[in-house]
Amino acid sequence: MNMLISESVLTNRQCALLTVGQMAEADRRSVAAGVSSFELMANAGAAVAHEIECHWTPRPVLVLCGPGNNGGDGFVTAHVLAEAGWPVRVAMLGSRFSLKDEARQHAQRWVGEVEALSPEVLEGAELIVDALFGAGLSRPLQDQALETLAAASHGTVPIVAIDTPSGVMGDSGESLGAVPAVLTVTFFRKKPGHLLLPGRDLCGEVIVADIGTPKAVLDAIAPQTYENHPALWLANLPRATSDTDKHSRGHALIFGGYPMTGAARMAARGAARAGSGLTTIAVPEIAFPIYATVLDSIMVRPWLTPEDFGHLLNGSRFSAWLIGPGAGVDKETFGHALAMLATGRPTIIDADAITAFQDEPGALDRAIHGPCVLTPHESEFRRVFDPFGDKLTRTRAAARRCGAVVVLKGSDTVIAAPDGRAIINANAPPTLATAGTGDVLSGIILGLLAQGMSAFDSAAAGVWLHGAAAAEFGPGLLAEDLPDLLPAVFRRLYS
Ligand SMILES: NC(=O)C1=CN([C@@H]2O[C@H](COP(=O)(O)OP(=O)(O)OC[C@H]3O[C@@H](n4cnc5c(N)ncnc54)[C@H](O)[C@@H]3O)[C@@H](O)[C@H]2O)[C@@H](O)CC1
Ligand SMILES: Nc1ncnc2c1ncn2[C@@H]1O[C@H](COP(=O)(O)OP(=O)(O)O)[C@@H](O)[C@H]1O
Ligand SMILES: [K+]
Repeated sequence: MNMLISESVLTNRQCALLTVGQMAEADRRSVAAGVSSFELMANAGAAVAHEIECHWTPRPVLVLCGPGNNGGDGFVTAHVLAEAGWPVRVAMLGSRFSLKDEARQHAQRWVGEVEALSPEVLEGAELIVDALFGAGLSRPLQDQALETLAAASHGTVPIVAIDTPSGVMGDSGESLGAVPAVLTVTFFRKKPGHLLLPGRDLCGEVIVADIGTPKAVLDAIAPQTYENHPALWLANLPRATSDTDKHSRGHALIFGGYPMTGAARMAARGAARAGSGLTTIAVPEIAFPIYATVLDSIMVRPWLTPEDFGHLLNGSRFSAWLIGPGAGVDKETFGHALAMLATGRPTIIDADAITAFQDEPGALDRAIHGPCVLTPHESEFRRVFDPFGDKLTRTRAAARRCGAVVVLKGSDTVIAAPDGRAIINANAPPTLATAGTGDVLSGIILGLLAQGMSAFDSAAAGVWLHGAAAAEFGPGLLAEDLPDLLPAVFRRLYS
């Protein structure tokens, strides 16, 4: 199956992620719109049972129910599977008589025994349903819940989680004692914790089930967080048309360092493959022969003194610039980055150019006044931004503070805009953990920025294209392979 094509039929509304608070609001608004809590829970449990029936043949199932509504969903699942003829047992943390409202009503429909939760109940189960706690867990798992899940994870019996694996925090993906599920069924929309690590790895396959929540609820909630997907930016992706010439596709300029010359070259190839009409690397004169002998369509422009480089920036030829890959952490890099930012033209500050601000992070904030993207990995981020809080919160706070789009890289890259919007990326394979892939990423984003795409869209599209290119290649990936994989990714996106 062609994943890119089938994925792109999603709409951006379907990519929205809801916080735990927003999901509770969605439930309240659904009830106000006439869909009862009882019905929502019935639909939730039935959706879990349906997914189980799609994934497995009938076998002894053990449903572990908790004291809240997640447990209520578990009782519905148990009931539906039993009605379908599956052998089902239920074990519960606490008493079913302490359940409230719709959870209590649904539990009352379970006529079978309810065993007390303990590791012993796992005996004989060939499928385990984790309905202990949902995305809004308030404290770490302990006692019977912790011990029973831990014992379950030591065996080979598959675990299906309702909403989230119990112990995964829906807003942050942090784990307070969760164990890995093979399948997680959540409702209406994913939560950030389904995509942020370690949550994403603990969830296994994630299915989002419709439980009857009216679509209008999403407009009222106005989510600010999304899962990265072409539906968010494909319409704004620059495309050449019959009246396009190379100049109208933008001119990207990259600061080329010395002696680390490979990084800027890879970034340049990323920018050119992303569609930049012209791509130039500006290099200190001593490095000119090295760059010039290995580049063809990418131009190399030598400069003699830092002042010469400054003059280059004052011309109107360039539509976006990048500094950082192989630039060196020194006063010159600091100065060149400030000079780029002073123009107000689209600028990417990456790698060494981020670290160059470590003694004076405030200078970065003061200098940013045009479209700007910062692309730190975790260590670079910590050198200039506040390290506290989960990845989504930290990235948002950094973007708000400095006024740039911040791309905090990793397996769960977060892209945040100063206005509070944020996107979490989940398509990047671990083969990207190899030297130089970050340089290609900043180059791809540069190529899009140079063509006039907005900073936020360029960053989101760049991160996704980078992940898709790596996935296209598979094992054995080198950073320099990435630019040449982009044409195949574009072809599929546009087909
Ligand atoms: N109408 C709704 O609100 C719907 C809710 N749904 C389900 O409801 C779930 C959310 O329900 P709740 O808000 O009741 O949350 P939970 O089912 O996660 O239960 C929270 C309860 O557990 C207690 N608790 C939290 N951490 C604990 C710990 N470590 N040890 C022991 N007790 C702990 C809390 O004090 C609270 O009483 C969702 O995950 C989803 O499965 C679905 O039924 C769809 C509709
Ligand atoms: N385990 C991983 N899974 C997915 N993507 C990863 C993983 N590790 C790194 N990446 C991605 O690879 C790139 C590495 O960039 P960076 O750390 O700047 O490396 P370099 O400086 O060598 O270019 C980033 O885009 C990052 O998100
Ligand atoms: K759960």
